[in-house]
Amino acid sequence: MTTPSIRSFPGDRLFEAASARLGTKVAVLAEPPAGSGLKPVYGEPGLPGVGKTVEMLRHGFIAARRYSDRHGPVFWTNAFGRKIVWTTSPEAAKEVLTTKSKSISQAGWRYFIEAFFERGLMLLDGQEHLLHRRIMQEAFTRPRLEGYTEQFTKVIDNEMSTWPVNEQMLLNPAVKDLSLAVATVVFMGADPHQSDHLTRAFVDAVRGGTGIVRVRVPGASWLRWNKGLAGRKVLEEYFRAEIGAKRASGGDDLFAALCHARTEDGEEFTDDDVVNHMIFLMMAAHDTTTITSTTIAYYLAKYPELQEAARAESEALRGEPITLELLDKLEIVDRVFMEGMRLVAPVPVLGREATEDMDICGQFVPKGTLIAVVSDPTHRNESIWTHPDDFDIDRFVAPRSEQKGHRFAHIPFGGGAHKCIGMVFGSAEVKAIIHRMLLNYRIEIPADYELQWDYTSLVVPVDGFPVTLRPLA
Ligand code: HEM
Repeated sequence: MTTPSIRSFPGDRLFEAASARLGTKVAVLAEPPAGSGLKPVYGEPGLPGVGKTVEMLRHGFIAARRYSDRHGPVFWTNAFGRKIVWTTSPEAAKEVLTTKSKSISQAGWRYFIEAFFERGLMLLDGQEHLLHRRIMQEAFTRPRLEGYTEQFTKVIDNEMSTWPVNEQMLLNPAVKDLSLAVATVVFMGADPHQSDHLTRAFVDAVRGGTGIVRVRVPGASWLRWNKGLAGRKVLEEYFRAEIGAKRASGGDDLFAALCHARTEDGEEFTDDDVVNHMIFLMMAAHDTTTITSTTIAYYLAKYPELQEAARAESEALRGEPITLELLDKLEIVDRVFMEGMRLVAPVPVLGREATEDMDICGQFVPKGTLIAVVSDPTHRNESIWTHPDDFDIDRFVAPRSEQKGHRFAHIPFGGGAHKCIGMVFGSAEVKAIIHRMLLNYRIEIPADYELQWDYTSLVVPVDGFPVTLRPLA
């Protein structure tokens, strides 16, 4: 018997039928101020109490597309205990992500994950965010990135050598473990064989944010929320205990880089900043790279000819050390990477909050509304992408270059002031994993296999993505 979850619980069909009928009367989020010339945002409140939470969790961007078809690319529903405005077009994404006014803040993210990732870079606003980002940039310079690449290549080789061959294995959990090992070595500068407690603490902290009970319940140590808080505490204690030594000795891991990051004007992080940023960075890097690697491996397995073509590119570079320059030469892998993230955005929703009355594309959004920029409908916008639901890596090649149809047409790494600071790092890690897989194995799946994604907390394959790896001579 499967454990009940939001994806599958007793009576779920009945619940969905009720939710499709109740709370669907079209309503205005708020009347625009008289004389403003703004239009209202239309939407549906959903069921009393829960709003559209269950539907959004169960059907993710497909539900967002459905509402978008009914109410336009800026619509609203109740969900997660708040009124939420959802945006589904590149134009709306651009307005929300690049607004320079003080009317939008990261409180949309803080609402969901602050308890475990307080004062992480993505949760900061305005001038403070700019300052912290400027300092953190010092940990992502080209020489630093080359150093990280050298380190994670070793971790990838070690981890991959333990993967079973010629039998079915679950690729997603294997890549997740690999990415945890990368976090331990390259981020924390710790020994992966003596860090089980840190890995567990980190996993608990990440899972904490997806708990349904969202407060600490005394005595309930098994509760996701409580475990998450306990995990955060373990990580804080670890980083605090190590920080003095890191500041004194340096090193080429990310922890050392943050300890020594200093702008030209002499700005640097306090100990508290380093602890908070490290915990957030590990979270930001971990599931995103896991999901993206799984997605690419899936499409390469699904299209064996494409896999062979990608392998030929990797073979031409066999024996050469993995560097950023080498990874840039993997042109087919790069296009599969772009197309994979278009179809399966690892961060499907970007959270914001209106901190004062504002508008999105001329529609009135009152202060206090949560804003969710949903990437997938933008990535499948028919005015930009031809046959948007098809997997087609040639769409990125001139003269088609469909990604250039709008600056915010392809936003797997976000855009504007909070655009992913780890984009080069994450892309390099994923491509290094795929390069090594292509050189070591033929990735096989049954011809009729279709990967199903679960969007209820983070994006994960429902079945862990079973594959068979055939070793290459
Ligand atoms: C394929 C891998 C990755 C994807 C798809 C991804 C995606 C994203 C997205 C969409 C955002 C913007 C969120 C928003 O605007 O609300 C973001 C921000 C961020 N990412 Fe990534 N990320 C990836 C890998 C990484 C890695 C490897 C790191 C660290 C080494 C990282 C660190 C961050 C940080 C610190 C932010 C916040 C930036 C800021 O607020 O200024 N990410 N990421």
